[in-house]
Amino acid sequence: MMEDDFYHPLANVSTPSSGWTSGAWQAALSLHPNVLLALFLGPVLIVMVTRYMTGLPPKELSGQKASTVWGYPYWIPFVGHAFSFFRDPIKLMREAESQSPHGNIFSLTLGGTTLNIISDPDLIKNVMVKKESDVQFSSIAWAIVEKFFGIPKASYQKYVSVWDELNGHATLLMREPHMSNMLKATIRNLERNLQNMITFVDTEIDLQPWERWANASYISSSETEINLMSLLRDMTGHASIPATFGGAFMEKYPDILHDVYDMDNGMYFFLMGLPAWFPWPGVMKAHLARSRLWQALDDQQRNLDALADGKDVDYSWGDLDDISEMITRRHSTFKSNGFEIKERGDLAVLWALVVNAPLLVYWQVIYILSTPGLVERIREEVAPYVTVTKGESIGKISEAPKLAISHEGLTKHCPLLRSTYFEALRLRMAPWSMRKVASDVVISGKKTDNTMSFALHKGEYITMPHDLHMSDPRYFKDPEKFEPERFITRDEDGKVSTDARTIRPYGGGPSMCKGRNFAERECLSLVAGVLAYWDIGPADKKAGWVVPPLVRTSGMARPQHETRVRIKRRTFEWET
Ligand code: HEM
Repeated sequence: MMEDDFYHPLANVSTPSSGWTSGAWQAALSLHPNVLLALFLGPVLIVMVTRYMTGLPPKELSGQKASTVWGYPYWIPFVGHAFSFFRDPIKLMREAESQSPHGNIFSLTLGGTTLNIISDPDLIKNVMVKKESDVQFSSIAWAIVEKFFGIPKASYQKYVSVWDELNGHATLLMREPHMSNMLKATIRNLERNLQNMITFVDTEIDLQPWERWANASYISSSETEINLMSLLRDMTGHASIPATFGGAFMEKYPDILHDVYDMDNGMYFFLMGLPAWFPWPGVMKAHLARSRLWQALDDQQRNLDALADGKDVDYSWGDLDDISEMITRRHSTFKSNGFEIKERGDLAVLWALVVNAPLLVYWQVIYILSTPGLVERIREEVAPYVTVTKGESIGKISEAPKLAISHEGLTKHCPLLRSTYFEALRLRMAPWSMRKVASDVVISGKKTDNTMSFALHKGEYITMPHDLHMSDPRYFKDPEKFEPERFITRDEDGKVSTDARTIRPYGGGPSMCKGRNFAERECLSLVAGVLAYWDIGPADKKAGWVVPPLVRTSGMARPQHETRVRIKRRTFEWET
């Protein structure tokens, strides 16, 4: 009988021969044809059944008045969409979205985990206001803190006990007078550094550190050729790091910025848990950079401890009295709650400060410069808030012209500049917000004319790739195009202002970027200051301006290549 054949013991069919492989082949060949068919067809059937089952239309759950999220069909059980997701997540999501009966909500399966992908602004809003007990962020945040920043696993309980207190310190970035104090120090550094951005010297030793990193080449005493991305990225960090961590920090550790970049380049290696010795390019470099960052921050924490205990502080740290309120308060929390030096997590603040804003400045500047006529319009708009005045002269020696920036004026009265900031964020920022579904929950949002609700289940994840929405042609016409006035609005009286519409470059909910107001003012000041003070042209005049394609990251995209430029100081009215 057929059923008996299925249970035919192999030992009775053949005797073992010389090698195990030939034995296996003999055993296989001597099987009943139906068994063979089942063995070969089994995987095919599983794949077909998986595709069929996962392609069934979503259920409308009558009791809950909520639909099941439509799952994008897949072929291989458990593995699901893992391969295509890791190859090109946005391509996969676009495909799924185009087939989803509910548009911008659908689910993917990755290694047995369900990922509900949501890019509908209304549904996202609803997820963001859910309680932590329904949709959880803390477990994801801790995984990042531990894996990426390298906080010891054993410190988890200590962090749980001060999580809210530390978050409270981060909100100082949004509160007065703290935000203004930090901005004041940042803008002061910017004004000073921007005046001295280019030294026009041909001796490498006399170059500013940012010029050296940006590969400056001397052309003449009034012109320099240099890498624009590298230059602007460092200019931002040289203003904000001393304003946050105190002036001595960067003097003692001048390469700190580049250590943050190198560590950030290895983000996925850290999240995958690859050790430093793992034989893959960039892994060791990222680990070394992170350990240098820890050394620098540990050194500062040790000296802050000494200061608090009335002990001697290493003289090279100075008085440590220019450190921002946020870092001082974080230090007090760490110290008073018994955190050892190796457990303190200021690396997260340093990283957040450096990783997005400086690259955004580059993107905004390159978009402005490469759009005909735009730089002139922006210079005119910012002129009342970025002033350049003649420097002091003694005999034949003159100081550089003095730059003064009002971040208040730029934010409130320069809609074109601000609109280009939002547009650069829309095009180049790719933040994903993640949540874990902690208990069965229903999310709702307005879809066309009616409200739709979806049931999400405990143990699933919610991923909100905000770049998917920010590049959706249904919301943003010609989404690939840089449109300087996209975010400008005019009211009935003709008053012009800006509206960020539905973009979410800063994430959302309780974990939304706490540095967003600070970042906007810092970036607008830098962009306006650079454009008001310097003339920048492409080094290759024939090729003209080229906006580089992007390298996708977890946040702000990096350019695929540098932008080589020629820079001169602008000629001011008293010089003509
Ligand atoms: C253009 C510049 C910036 C962008 C686009 C940006 C974007 C983001 C994003 C997407 C998040 C994660 C939000 C989420 O999980 O939903 C975040 C978190 C954060 N950012 Fe920013 N950021 C910028 C600049 C800054 C700056 C200059 C600081 C200053 C230190 C800062 C401080 C923070 C902090 C403290 C958090 C963690 C918030 C929390 O988990 O409570 N950011 N940022």
